[in-house]
Amino acid sequence: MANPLLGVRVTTATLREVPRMEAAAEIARRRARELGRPVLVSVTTQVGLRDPLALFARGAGVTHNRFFWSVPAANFEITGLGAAWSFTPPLSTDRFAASAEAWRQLMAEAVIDADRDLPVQGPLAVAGFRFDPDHPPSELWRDYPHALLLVPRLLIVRHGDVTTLTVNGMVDAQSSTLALGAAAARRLQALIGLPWRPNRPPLDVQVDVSLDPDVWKAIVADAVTDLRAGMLEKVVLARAMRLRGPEPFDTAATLDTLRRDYPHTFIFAVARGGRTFLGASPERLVSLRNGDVAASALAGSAPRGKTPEEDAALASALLQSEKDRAEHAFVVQMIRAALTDYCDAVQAPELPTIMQVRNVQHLFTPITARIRPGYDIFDLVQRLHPTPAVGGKPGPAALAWIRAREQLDRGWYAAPVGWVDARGDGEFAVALRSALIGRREATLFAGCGIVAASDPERELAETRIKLRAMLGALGVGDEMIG
Ligand SMILES: C=C(O[C@@H]1C=C(C(=O)O)C=C[C@H]1O)C(=O)O
Ligand SMILES: [Mg+2]
Repeated sequence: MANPLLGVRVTTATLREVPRMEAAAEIARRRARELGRPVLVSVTTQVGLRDPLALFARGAGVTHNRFFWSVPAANFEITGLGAAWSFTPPLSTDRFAASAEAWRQLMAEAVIDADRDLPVQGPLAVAGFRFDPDHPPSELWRDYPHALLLVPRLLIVRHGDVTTLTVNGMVDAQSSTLALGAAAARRLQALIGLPWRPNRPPLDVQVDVSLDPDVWKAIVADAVTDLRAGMLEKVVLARAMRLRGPEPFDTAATLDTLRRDYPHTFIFAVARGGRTFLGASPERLVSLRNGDVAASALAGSAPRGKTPEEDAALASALLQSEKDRAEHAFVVQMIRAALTDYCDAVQAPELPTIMQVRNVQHLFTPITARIRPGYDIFDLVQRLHPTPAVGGKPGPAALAWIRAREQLDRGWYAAPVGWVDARGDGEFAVALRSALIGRREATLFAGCGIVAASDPERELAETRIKLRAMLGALGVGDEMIG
């Protein structure tokens, strides 16, 4: 029965779990005393909550650290609020190996009280990375470090009809274990009480400053010259577009639109400081579940048709386009080779198929494998990032070209973003079709795979198509795209 004071089942359930939290925290306190360092305590309980996005929205006034993840096709959503623990390795280290090690140690010492059958195990960590740790960071991305692992204080995971709430906290030898459960219940009570109705996007958003499209085309033309000279085989070049709104952008409403209009993408949001990096990426970098690895090659693009006939004609032209098939093949080859280093049974179909989302269609090749013992998801991310879908070929030369010529701090754009759980299972998307949103301004990103056969004008048009997803969700019509 609903607690009349709190009026919401989730909070009643949480209150009932307070003794469980206190018991777990007491074990953690003893462990912390023995180890001489704080220990993570994490308690998961089922709750009757339907929409994790509502808690993401309501959390805005409560914490600067918020995370949202939605895979509509898998009926799977996560909201994370606050930060119980976070980790950024020193710049000089291998950021993926250091993250793996920090996560392994935190999990080895953690006190976890969760049902083993739940789809996601206990205290997952949100994970994000800069595209290029060697590119000097700009002010825009100041709150998005080269690597970040973060365990939210409150975690809401919905898989189908089952929703769980996980309360996480760091406990040291002096912690009052009584405080932990009660504080979590209080925090939730406050969140549940706040209303949320998505705002419609503002109508007169201004396209503010962005790199002059002619300058961008000139950079693409230079790349084509170098590609034709054989210095590179492929390089992915991106550009940014700045928007200014008459009133603050509503990031939760934007996510709500994206999950409705782009059900076959990975919808993500990482809010830090006063900004939110969010997007709807059609591209999975890698997922790991019970040893099963899934990756995807996505490269080669065409617009959607206005009629079913035009749509099918564009799809079949894309399947036959030598230029797009070349862009795509580099990605398949590289992912196959990367996975072969750490996996068995690497499998991919011979030929790409078409993946369609609302604004664009792509050549798509799914790749599966079995991870070998001794490797983890961070190994896979390190080996895969950046694929030639966002970097190029050869990888190091393409990265150097991008760093020297692109005139853009990509920040977390085109980089791995996702989560890892206590078992080491997890999922990473390539953070494409994305924007970094401040209060009244937003910076949108889109790029294209440039190959020897590329035409700068057509590549510019391709970035416009890719920008459309975020522009639409932010309330900007096609006619305003410069
Ligand atoms: C770089 C982006 O997308 C990548 C480039 C593609 C292409 O050039 O055809 C297609 C999908 C992605 O691999 C982006 O969306 O910003
Ligand atoms: Mg392309």
